[in-house]
Amino acid sequence: MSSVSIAIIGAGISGLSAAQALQEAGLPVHLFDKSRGSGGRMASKRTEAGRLDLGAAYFTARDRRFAAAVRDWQARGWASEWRPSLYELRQGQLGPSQDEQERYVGTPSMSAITRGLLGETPVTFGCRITEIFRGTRHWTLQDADGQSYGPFSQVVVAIPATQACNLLTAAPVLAGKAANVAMEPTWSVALGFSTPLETGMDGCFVRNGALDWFSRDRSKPGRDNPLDTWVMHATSQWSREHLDASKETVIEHLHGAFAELLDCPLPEPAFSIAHRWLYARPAQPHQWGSLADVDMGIHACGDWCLSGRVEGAWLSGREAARRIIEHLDK
Ligand SMILES: Cc1cc2nc3c(=O)[nH]c(=O)nc-3n(C[C@H](O)[C@H](O)[C@H](O)COP(=O)(O)OP(=O)(O)OC[C@H]3O[C@@H](n4cnc5c(N)ncnc54)[C@H](O)[C@@H]3O)c2cc1C
Ligand SMILES: NC(=O)C1=CC=CN([C@@H]2O[C@H](COP(=O)(O)OP(=O)(O)OC[C@H]3O[C@@H](n4cnc5c(N)ncnc54)[C@H](OP(=O)(O)O)[C@@H]3O)[C@@H](O)[C@H]2O)C1
Repeated sequence: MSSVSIAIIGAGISGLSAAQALQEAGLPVHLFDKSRGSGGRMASKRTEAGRLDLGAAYFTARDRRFAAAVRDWQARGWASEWRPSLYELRQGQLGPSQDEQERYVGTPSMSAITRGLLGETPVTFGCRITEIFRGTRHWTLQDADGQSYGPFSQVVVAIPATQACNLLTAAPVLAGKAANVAMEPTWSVALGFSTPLETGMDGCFVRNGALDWFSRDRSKPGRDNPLDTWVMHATSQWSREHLDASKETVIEHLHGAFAELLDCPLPEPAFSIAHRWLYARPAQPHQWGSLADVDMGIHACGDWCLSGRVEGAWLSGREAARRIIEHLDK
């Protein structure tokens, strides 16, 4: 087996899942991420109101391989089951909507899972990769500051489709597939209240107008934020229509929509924050697993290759790793 590392661009759950599987097979990897830390859309933001899950709110595990990984994360203290009191807006009325679905969250915040998976894996943060070149045998990466990294035996592009297509030019078939995947935006807002809201709701599927979903942070295990913080996600349509709105406007609008829905008085929030996810979710899910030109040694993975959720992203990273290992074993 080669001692030259495999480059993985993106330290979200798909890139880290690929990294873990490759390292378990004895293959050296090096991760690159444009952010200051791991997690991507599964990261939590450090704020004056504590760490807040402004991206993925929770995840489910329907695939047995992913369910086994989640059990391992639970045993390591990185994740716990979340049993929210769920509500739903139906025909204009809010009502309880409990179900038997098991849901999980990172503990004490969503970031714990990717921090745990990252462990001691070599990584370069704050590094936006802008180009990938193939020489006669190996790959070289270049970042936005013009710095080069390499050589690498293989490259795994584990970033949202819209961004991935720019890095996949060496493999036009892969670039073409990524270019055809539209990614929808999501505005996310958190509000923090000094006095806990007097409601029995922990999470609510709204899917109406501006609001898609909201949930109460302190109902998740391991949270000890000083304020009663609530995170709300706008619908894709509303987010698209308000893509360039100011954060203040978005907070005001989602705050208003939340206040209208609630079954209790809403005091003025002591804290508020908005985050715009430009590439939040694929418009249509695909069932590709991962994309690859195995002979060239270039792979793409992420939620857009499989289901548009945390589980799909993890499985997609695993699939990219499996195809690399299978090819090297030949
Ligand atoms: C608001 C919101 C709510 C969600 N809710 C849920 C939910 O409740 N349940 C669920 O299962 N899923 C949910 N999701 C989806 C889930 O978060 C994603 O499916 C999953 O986290 C995607 O992981 P990924 O590794 O494919 O991509 P990402 O998490 O996007 O990781 C990609 C990484 O690549 C980095 N990157 C990008 N471009 C470059 C570059 N050029 N160079 C270097 N680094 C780069 C980014 O910084 C990022 O860290 C939600 C997403 C959002 C935005
Ligand atoms: N906002 C974003 O950008 C998002 C990107 C990607 C995913 N997002 C949301 O993640 C949730 C995760 O989906 P999944 O893992 O399949 O979880 P489920 O809880 O099973 O929800 C799926 C889907 O089913 C409906 N639903 C589930 N349980 C209930 C319930 N008790 N009452 C009412 N409705 C329920 C609900 O929507 P439908 O339109 O399918 O009815 C859920 O969305 C998921 O919430 C994504 O939206 C956000």
